[in-house]
Amino acid sequence: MKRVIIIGAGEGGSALLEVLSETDQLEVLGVVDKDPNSVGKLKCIELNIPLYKDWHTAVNKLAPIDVIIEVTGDQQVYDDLRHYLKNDPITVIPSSIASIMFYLMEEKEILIEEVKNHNDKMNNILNSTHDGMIAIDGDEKITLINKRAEEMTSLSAKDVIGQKIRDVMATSKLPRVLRTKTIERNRKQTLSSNRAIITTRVPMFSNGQLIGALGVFRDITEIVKMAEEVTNLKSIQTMLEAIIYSSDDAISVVDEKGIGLLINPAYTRITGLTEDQVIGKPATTDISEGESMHMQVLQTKRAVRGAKMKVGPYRKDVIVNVAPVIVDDTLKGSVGVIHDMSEMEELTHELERAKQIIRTLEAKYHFEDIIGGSTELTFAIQQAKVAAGTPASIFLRGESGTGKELFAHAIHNESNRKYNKFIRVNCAAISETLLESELFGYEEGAFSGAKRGGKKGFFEEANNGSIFLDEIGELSPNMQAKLLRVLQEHEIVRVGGAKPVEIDVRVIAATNVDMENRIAEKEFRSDLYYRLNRMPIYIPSLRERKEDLLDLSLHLISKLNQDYGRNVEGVANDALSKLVKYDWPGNVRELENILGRAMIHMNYTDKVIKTTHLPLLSDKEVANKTVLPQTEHQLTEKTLQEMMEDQEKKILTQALEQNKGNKTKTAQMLSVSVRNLYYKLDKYGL
Ligand SMILES: Nc1ncnc2c1ncn2[C@@H]1O[C@H](COP(=O)(O)OP(=O)(O)OP(=O)(O)O)[C@@H](O)[C@H]1O
Repeated sequence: MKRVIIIGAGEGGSALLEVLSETDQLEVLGVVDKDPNSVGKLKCIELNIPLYKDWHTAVNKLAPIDVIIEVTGDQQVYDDLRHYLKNDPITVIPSSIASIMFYLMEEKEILIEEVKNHNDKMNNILNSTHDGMIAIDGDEKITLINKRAEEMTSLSAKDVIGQKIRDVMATSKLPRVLRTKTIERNRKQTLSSNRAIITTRVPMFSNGQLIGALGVFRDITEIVKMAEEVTNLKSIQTMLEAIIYSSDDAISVVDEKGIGLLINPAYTRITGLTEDQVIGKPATTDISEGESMHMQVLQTKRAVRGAKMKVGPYRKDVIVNVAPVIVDDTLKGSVGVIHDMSEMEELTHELERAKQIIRTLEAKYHFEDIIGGSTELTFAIQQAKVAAGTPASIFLRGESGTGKELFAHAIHNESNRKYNKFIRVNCAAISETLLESELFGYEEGAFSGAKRGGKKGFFEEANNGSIFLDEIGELSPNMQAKLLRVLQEHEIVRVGGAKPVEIDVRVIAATNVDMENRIAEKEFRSDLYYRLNRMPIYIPSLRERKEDLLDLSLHLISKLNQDYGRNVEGVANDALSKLVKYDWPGNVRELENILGRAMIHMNYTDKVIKTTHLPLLSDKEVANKTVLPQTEHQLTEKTLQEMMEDQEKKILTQALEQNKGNKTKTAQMLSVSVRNLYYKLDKYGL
């Protein structure tokens, strides 16, 4: 008698126990099931067979054992048994009922007898198995077809029992087994309904006589499909993992209880917390200030967006978006995406700076930004509007600070070149060599020594747009010749290059010096002057249009309010009279400086600029004489530095007047560089 253990005391195990307990070929020593209240428990009690919770105990207690029949249907249990018992002479039979039958048939040829004796019970087993079974007798007539086989072949037992198998299943290989009398194991086959099956066919003997053949087959269509799905799932999983791991946003996932499951490298970078510190730990672990959004989401099952908090040991400012993970209506956990705010703030800051740079590069003013209704200014604006509509070069003339650059912007923006570049070049502020390469660009290798790649100049950059050449009176003779060529030929030659490059750029030139005088002194080419002066526009000085002072002041105050974060509303009447009396050698720029200074001196409660806020402006003479403190209040307010600056401004004003506004000469006279002179003029609003 073979000593047997059955593992699994469910329906299958229980039925098997009943059948086997009645044979005298096998002795069932015990049954194993991790669930002590399984279905087979009563059968075990009835047959007085012990029920064990794990098979290790059963094997140890019941040794020696010949056969273990595993009917849990759990592949893992079968694999474990095979693994642990590989050195023992114990036969392990996997869950399939069919396998048990093979074993019994092959070993003992007892099946048929048993089937005869226990027809009903055996039928129950045969019909409850997942495997399809068809048996034929020695005449190839069907003797058995179980429920599963009926389903798979769409044949009905009552129609086919007693029929020749080839008549109902033309492709059946069972007749071949009758002939060869050999077992065919695990043959792949396709049924007519496109089902993929695996079949094992065995010849059946009784008392050594061939009495028929049995085919047992399993539908593997679903397994194949599942295998495909698993493969798909695997690639999706790999893809998701790649996405999560490469994301720059920190990601953390917790389970339904709020226990950490997964984080990505960005999470560690932002919070400073590693996997060891987070995985398996409560969701609150990473929070240094604020509430856990994971916990909130798990409680409410609703997503949270844009919650601010501080995380990790560095108390990083972050914004989090958290969403629940719900699978088939069951909450499985939540996923959080954390954005580093400090990075965002840095980027916003950089963006602001970039925008500011762009603003200074583009032409920002339009004609509406030119304030003043005086006849002189209105005339200049009309001229400029007309000029804007033509392709001609424009020559803006007027004292420093009158608004020439403002006009140049407005002209560009009014013209059909407005969507292209506007480039401003101060011809006096850069050295001649630099100016040349800045204006015309250079070819690779044009500069000996350091290796530099070729570069476009401003003329090429401004192609189809406008170039504003400020302080054109300061151009060197060499540069004057080159500019004349650009205006005549509409082409430039890069420094170090030979090939001319065609360009289409409108030139808007400007100067505050007496050009005619410079021509007379042979400092400026008359041919260039005539080319530029085809469309001259004279911008009036502020002293010629004092009626614009109030409007201009109000405009400049609102601009300064924005710069200084103030809320000044206007100018008191007496202060305005003071402004009107003044001569304004530095024009609108000087007005802007004086108002800006007044606003700095004002208390936060002051809403209008009063005379006391304009200490440097008593009357026209004040600008040209040494400024002396007028009151005790002013005496304590003025520092030595400020008094020295007043003196410097006075000297600069006088020197400029003496040189009729010619900055090169003024710089020479005062023994300072032209660049330094520009810096100082700008500082004092001259
Ligand atoms: N009519 C005006 N309306 C509003 N603002 C003005 C006006 N005229 C000049 N401004 C302002 O005065 C300042 C000086 O103007 P701008 O730089 O255009 O003068 P400019 O004649 O080009 O001076 P420079 O000859 O020294 O280069 C700028 O801030 C400008 O916005």
